[in-house]
Amino acid sequence: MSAVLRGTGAAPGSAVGRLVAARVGAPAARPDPAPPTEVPAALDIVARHMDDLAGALRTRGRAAEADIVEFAALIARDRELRDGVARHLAAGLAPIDALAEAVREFADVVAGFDDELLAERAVDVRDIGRQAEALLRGEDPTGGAPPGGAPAVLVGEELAAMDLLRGARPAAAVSERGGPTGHLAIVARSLGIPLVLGIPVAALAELAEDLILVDGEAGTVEANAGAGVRTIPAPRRVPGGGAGQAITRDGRRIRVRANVATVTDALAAGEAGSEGVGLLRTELPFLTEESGWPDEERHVAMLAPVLAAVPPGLVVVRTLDFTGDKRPPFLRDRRITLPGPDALTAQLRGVMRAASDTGVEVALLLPMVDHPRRIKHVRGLLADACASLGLVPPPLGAMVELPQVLDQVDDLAEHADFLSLGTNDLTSRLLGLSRDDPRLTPASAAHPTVLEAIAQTIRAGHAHGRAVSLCGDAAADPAVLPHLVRLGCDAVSVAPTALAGVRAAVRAY
Ligand SMILES: C=C(OP(=O)(O)O)C(=O)O
Repeated sequence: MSAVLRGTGAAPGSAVGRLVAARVGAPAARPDPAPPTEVPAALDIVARHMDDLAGALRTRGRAAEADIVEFAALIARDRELRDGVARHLAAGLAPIDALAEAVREFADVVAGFDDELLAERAVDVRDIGRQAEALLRGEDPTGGAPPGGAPAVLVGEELAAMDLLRGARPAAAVSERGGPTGHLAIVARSLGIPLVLGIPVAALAELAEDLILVDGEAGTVEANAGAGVRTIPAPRRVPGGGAGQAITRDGRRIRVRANVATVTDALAAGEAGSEGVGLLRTELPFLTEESGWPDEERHVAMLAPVLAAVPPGLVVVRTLDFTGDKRPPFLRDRRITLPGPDALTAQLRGVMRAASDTGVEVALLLPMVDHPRRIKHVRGLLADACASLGLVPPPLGAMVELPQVLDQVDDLAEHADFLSLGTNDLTSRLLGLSRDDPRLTPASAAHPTVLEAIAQTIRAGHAHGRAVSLCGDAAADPAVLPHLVRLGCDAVSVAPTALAGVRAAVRAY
């Protein structure tokens, strides 16, 4: 008999495999001849594993994932965490207990950051703690392999993005905790690993012997999948989702573009038939930056390979957005995380040079715009940067993702060349839910408060003849997309894996 458990689908696709618990302290396959007995030594080993993993990911062209792992290595080396361990050891706790206490305290500090997205990194702190603890116990920190050589369905109470990156790639993943807009889900979608959230580990434990079918779209986990006729489904072809323009039945063209950050994403966007790029996130290569704002040469070096790989069409390049959990070490204790005029000019010049070198038509997009005067100010910087390079300034757009800008959205539309709704942040802020909160899903953007903000932005944009796009994950959600089309959204951008589905839905509207 087959049992079906229902959770929340957070990364599409489906796969069959056997359950493998992440980080439960499986006995080490080859016991280390000298397992660490001291906490700092265990943390050092974890940090070195992370360094190796990040290096391997970078060699495979997975820069965004490498950045996440490098950030985790920084957590393992963090002074505050280690000082906490020393304090608890000095107070007489045993090493494993001192580690657990220090991790709990450090994770609480991180979880309490005002910035809700940065608070998400508490997951990574706890993950580092679990790995170090496994090492201290002489266990394998990555968990074991599935029995019988079957593909692995990785399960855990609180999986971290890194669980998908280290060791063999799992066929699917199931996490009791975590939200569809958190890092775990973003990495799962980027790697094409089906992910279901919100299923209690205790319920899964009873299915340990079974073959499990994970459906990341339906949000279900089905036991005894091997008993029936099920096989691992082939990659899904979306009927009606083929490349080409997406035009509704009543003749409206909605541009459907990809969100990209890396060369791999850019190539995937091309394969999936994207019309250019709707959002190019530039901050990911700099997430481990310790020394300060990147200079112009580094911007050119990081951006040019991505631009060389994008599909034909306009590419919307967003300037550095180090808010939330995307905060590099050099900004760690600062409240203001947007670049000042010099740092911004370095990026504007870098983007324009990379675009000119690769012959790509770009538009620039400013994140976290809190007032129309930000656009006026940056337009001046952009004009100067372009004049000094002998180039024509590109269009300059504003992200609408901060609720406070909604009061000024008419003025904003007057001064920006286009508007882009960042519903990941906008929905989180309007509904008062952290981006890591399981209750916050892409479908949350269908909440009346968010829909009204979207409608207001589209009205303001159109009143000034500006195109309004939407680049949050909500655009790929079947509960939200029809609203966007109905409200007159001109363009949407989504993960490359979601392009075909979105085109099909627009064509069916
Ligand atoms: C696209 C967005 O930005 P981020 O890179 O923070 O997900 C958003 O907030 O919707």
